[in-house]
Parts: sequence; C-alpha cells; structure tokens
Amino acid sequence: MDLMPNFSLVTWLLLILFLSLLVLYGLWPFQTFKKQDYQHVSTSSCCSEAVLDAYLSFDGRQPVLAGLDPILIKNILVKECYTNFGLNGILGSAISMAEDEKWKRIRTVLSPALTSGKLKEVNIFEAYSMDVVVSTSFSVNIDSMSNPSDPFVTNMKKFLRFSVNPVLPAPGAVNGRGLSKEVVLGKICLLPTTASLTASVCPQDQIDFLQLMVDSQSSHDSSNDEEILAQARVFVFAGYETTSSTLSYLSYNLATHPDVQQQLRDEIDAYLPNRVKEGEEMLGLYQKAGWKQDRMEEIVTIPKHMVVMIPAYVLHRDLAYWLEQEEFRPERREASIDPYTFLPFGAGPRNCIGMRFALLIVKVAVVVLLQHFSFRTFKDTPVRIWDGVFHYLPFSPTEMVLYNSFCIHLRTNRELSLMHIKSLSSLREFRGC
Ligand code: HEM
Repeated sequence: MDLMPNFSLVTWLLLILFLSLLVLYGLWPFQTFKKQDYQHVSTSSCCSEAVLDAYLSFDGRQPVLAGLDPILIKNILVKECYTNFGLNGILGSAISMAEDEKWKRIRTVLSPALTSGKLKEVNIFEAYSMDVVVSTSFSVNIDSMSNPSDPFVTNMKKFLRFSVNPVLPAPGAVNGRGLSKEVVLGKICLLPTTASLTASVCPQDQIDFLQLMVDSQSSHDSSNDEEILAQARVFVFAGYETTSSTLSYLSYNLATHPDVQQQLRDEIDAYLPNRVKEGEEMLGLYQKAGWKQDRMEEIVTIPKHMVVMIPAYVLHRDLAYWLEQEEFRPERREASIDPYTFLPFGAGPRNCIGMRFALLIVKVAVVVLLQHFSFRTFKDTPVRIWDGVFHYLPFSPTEMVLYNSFCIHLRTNRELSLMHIKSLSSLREFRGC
C-alpha cells in the first residue's frame, strides 16, 4: 500500500516550504533560550500575562532578552556598550550603528563638538529645533519658521519622513581631501548645487561636528565620505525629532498642569529675571518610588551576541520604581533617582552624545516661551495624551516592547555572567495587557 499521499509537485513544494519556515521561525530560535538557564524569566513571543525583571521575545528569528532590572541594565549599558538601533542603508555607518574600534574612533572625533564648553559658544537664540540642530551641527543658519519653503528645510523634512532618495550622487573631492562641508550638506538635502547653501553656511571659524569629521579625514577615501554622510544624517535624525517631541510633550504637560506651569514660571522669574541661565536642572520628571525589600540573588548568563533591549518606555512606567507612574510630577526631581531606572538618554559610554545639547535646547526653549507665553488647553485637548496615542495603535504598552518600540537595543560582545537581583514583588501584571 502506498503510504505517501498523492500530492502534486506544487503541493509538495509548498509543504516543504511550510515545514522549513516552521523550523526556521517557530522552533529553531527557541533553542537559544532553552540552552540557557532562564527558568526565572518568562519566555513569551506575545503579550505575557505576568512579566519578571527580564523576559524573552523574538524579533523575527532574532532572540531578544529584555531587561528591567537596574543592576542588569547597569551591567549591560556600562560594560557592554554595543548599541544597535537596527537601522541600515544610508545610516549604516552612523555612530549609533558602529561597533568596537570604529565606534570609538567616530565618538572620539565627534565628542569635542558637544562638550559643555563648546555648547556655551552655541548661539541658541537664532533658531529652534531643526534650526538649532542644523545650525550647531553644520554651522548652517536656516529659519524654518519664516522660510518653510527654503530648499534646505523642505528637503530636510523629506529626509526625516524617510522619503529620502537612497541613491546619492557620488562624493565630490575638495582640495584632494574628500568631502567639503557644503558638499555633505548638499547631499543630505538632495540639493542639485551647493550654491544655495553657501550663503547660509557661517563664514566664521565656528567648530561644528561636521567640520571635525571633515578635518579628521587624512586622505580622500570614499568609505570615509560615506561615514561622514552617515554621521551628518544621524545627527539630524537623532537630534531633531527627539528634541521637538520632548518640547511637544513638555508643553502638553504644562498646559494640562497649570499649577506646575505657574510654579515653573515663578522659578524662572525669580532666578532669571532678565536673562536665560544655562545649566539649571529643570527637567527631573520621575522619582524612584522606593526599593522593594524582598530580594533574591541569581546568576544570569547572557550568551555572546545576544540582543538585549532595555524597554525604556515600560521601565519608566514600572510600578516597582515609580509611584503614580503615568502622572506628570516634576517635583519628583527632589528625590534621588536611580540612574538605571530613568534612561531618557541611555547610560554608559554609548549614552546619547547630544544629551547636554538637547537639555540645553529644551530648557532654553521652555524658559523663553514661559517668559512670554502661557500654555493652555482647548476643548479638544485629550485629557490623557497616551490614551489618544494608544487609541490608534493596535497594541498595548507591553506589546510595544515586544515590537521593540521605545527601546534601547544592544548586542553583547562576549558571554556575560551577571548577578541578577530580583525583587520578589516584581512579579506584577502589566497594565493594558
Ligand atoms: C531630548 C532629546 C534626545 C533624546 C531623548 C535622546 C535619546 C537618545 C538615546 C536614548 C540614545 C541611545 C543611548 C544608548 O543606546 O544607550 C541616543 C543616542 C544618540 N543620540 Fe540622542 N537624544 C536626544 C537628542 C540628541 C541630539 C540633539 C543629538 C545630536 C546633536 C543626539 C545624537 C545622538 C547620537 C549620535 C546617538 C548615538 C550615540 C552612540 O552610539 O555613541 N541626540 N540618544
């Protein structure tokens, strides 16, 4: 008797394809976690009913370990700093993607442009958000509010909407040393000529990160050119959207909390009657809620090249660390904050290179705005902004972590044995799940 069903060739091929995909995506990736001693963490590829301090998920076939424990986070971020934002293509050589020696080299070149001393020289009043980032990163003055149709502004916006044409013209040589600043800017903005930029580029010897990169080129080398372009793009990308979103959320919170807004205005009037002072720590929005006492120590082994993500969005709403975690409570800055439970700019050697700059931009904007205006709600302002956002998203906050949103991503470069201190009371339910 013939035991093989009488399928057509196409059916057999589809069956083989189905079984291969099942093994590749459904079975094989799970072996990574089975080999490890992860009994204490939950393995889930969908929204889990209860989540521990660390849990496991999959990004396609890529196993991902997500950590919420501050000690785990500290170990990963400070000792194993291989950040990977998961971007490719035209941002492939950017500092945020680079690893090992390449990252060290780029970071060393770029860091001097963003020290606090350097920031004191920044002319922060001439323009804002994109204008400030572009002005300080490239020494190009644009006024995107007054000139929204300026080719630089429109093309930069297109780039930020991911509509940039990935096929860029070949790099142009200047003085036999690779790219000039104007050529890089032309390429980022897809401008046909650099003539329109020449008027905007500051003539004085203002040091910006782009000039530092261009100067660090020892000889004309097209891979260097590509690297410079990638840094230029990532600075705009990392600096513009983050800063403007921070300002938007902050103004929303100030509008919906008029008492906080008044208190801030009083402070500004008291401390800065006539001028904007830099360096005031005005943005401390979260507070550690107090450590739970019941703790258990375990050793966690994280294999080499494991992708680890720190789900900052969930961490910042973790009831183990924050009281009334959804509330805007600026007075929380009075309390000491565990740096590894509040990670708006990451931590460790690969933290945000633009952190000081971003805080400066945001603080100055808020001070100047509150000196002249008030933020008010109007009848359509949503009472809880996140309700409005989640209304349009098909998944809950926990699922968003599993979909890798609002996360810091890293890849370990060696096997790690970490002391994992687990709060026993951390077996908690995630809201919205
Ligand atoms: C409120 C504004 C900002 C926020 C919330 C923010 C947040 C972050 C975070 C979370 C990281 C990843 C840190 C990690 O992986 O540990 C990062 C990296 C980075 N940020 Fe920012 N950022 C902001 C503004 C800026 C600005 C203004 C610039 C540039 C001028 C900038 C440039 C970068 C770069 C280049 C990296 C990659 C650093 C590296 O891999 O060495 N960011 N940022």
